Amino acid sequence: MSDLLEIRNRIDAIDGQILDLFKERMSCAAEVAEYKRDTGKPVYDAARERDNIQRAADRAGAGLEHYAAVLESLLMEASRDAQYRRLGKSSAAATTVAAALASQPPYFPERAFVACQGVEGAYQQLAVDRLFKRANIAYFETFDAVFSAVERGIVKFGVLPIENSTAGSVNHVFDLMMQHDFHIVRTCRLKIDHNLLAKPGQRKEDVHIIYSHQQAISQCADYISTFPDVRVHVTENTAMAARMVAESDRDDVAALASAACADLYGLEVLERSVQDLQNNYTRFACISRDLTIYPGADRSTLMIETKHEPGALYKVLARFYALDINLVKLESRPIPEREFDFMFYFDVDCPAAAPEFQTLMNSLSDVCEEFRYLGSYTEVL
Ligand SMILES: C=C(O[C@@H]1C=C(C(=O)O)C=C[C@H]1O)C(=O)O
Repeated sequence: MSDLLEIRNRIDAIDGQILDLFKERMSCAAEVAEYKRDTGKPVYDAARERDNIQRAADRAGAGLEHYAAVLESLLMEASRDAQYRRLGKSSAAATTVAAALASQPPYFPERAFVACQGVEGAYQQLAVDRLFKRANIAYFETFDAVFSAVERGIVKFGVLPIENSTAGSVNHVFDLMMQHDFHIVRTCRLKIDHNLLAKPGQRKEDVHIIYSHQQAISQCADYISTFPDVRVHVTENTAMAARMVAESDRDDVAALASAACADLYGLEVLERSVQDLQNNYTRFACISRDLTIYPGADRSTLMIETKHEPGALYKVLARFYALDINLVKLESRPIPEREFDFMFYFDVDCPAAAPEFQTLMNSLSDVCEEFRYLGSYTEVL
């Protein structure tokens, strides 16, 4: 058996040779970049890359072809990245981001006209109060109507829930994102405490119907299962549930909603903080029609459609990895009327003004079918 140290010495020598060749390859890429600058040829050449991968796999032979193909892709990824940097080429998305950064307002507005779904006392309203010092709120019945009000310029901002730490993403909102034109300008995280609310004098033992929004019902599933005989009614939002209880002439109904709703609708809190996990947070997005990047924006959201083939998502993730950009959320939603094609939503942790973000914006289109930049923002905790 060979001595481990001796084998490792051989590996080190091979790595040295590979690195010298890598540097040589990269300087060829720099020459290619200059040729492309003169001729206006695009950096990415899909046919050439396909041939290179095929050749590498064939040459590596049985058992190694997959590794060789991945290695060749990584080499070309690095070479493309260096070419983009050298040429300082700006894609439409990178130009949009640069223009938004150049016309950055000094601060996020304190007052605004804001759309949200539901009625007074809904968690969205609490989120609006967290995001703005003084907001005039226009309530709409559906999330779709909030998107439309922003898109049509009826209001400057809209506030929508996007994910909960217990129940997961608000799928309906993610699905609507595909249908509307908007930008995310800020997000906030709110601790959510659900309470069992009923009319004054009502006893918990007599409750047979519980009204609430689907998300609150999911977040209180264990609690609801402790009621021996109860029916659950889904409502548009938690504040509507509280209002239905207040307006009901039955004496066996209760709602799961915020404590603020108890005061608003003249109800009593029968039990406080009944969510299954005490650490229950919801993230809300503040959207606007125009792209504005406010100071301090260090997160961005991208909508990406990949090819329906092996490794498609991997190639996108490799871009983030190559640029040392951390992902804070990845969500996938089926694209309507397409069989098993998915839209991916990425939240990345990277200042909008950082050079690596510019490089990302310049090179993403090489690795996906389509992408849409939804904005860069700060998350308010
Ligand atoms: C270097 C080139 O640019 C890109 C990178 C490639 C590579 O590193 O081999 C191949 C094709 C292009 O997408 C080239 O066009 O040859």
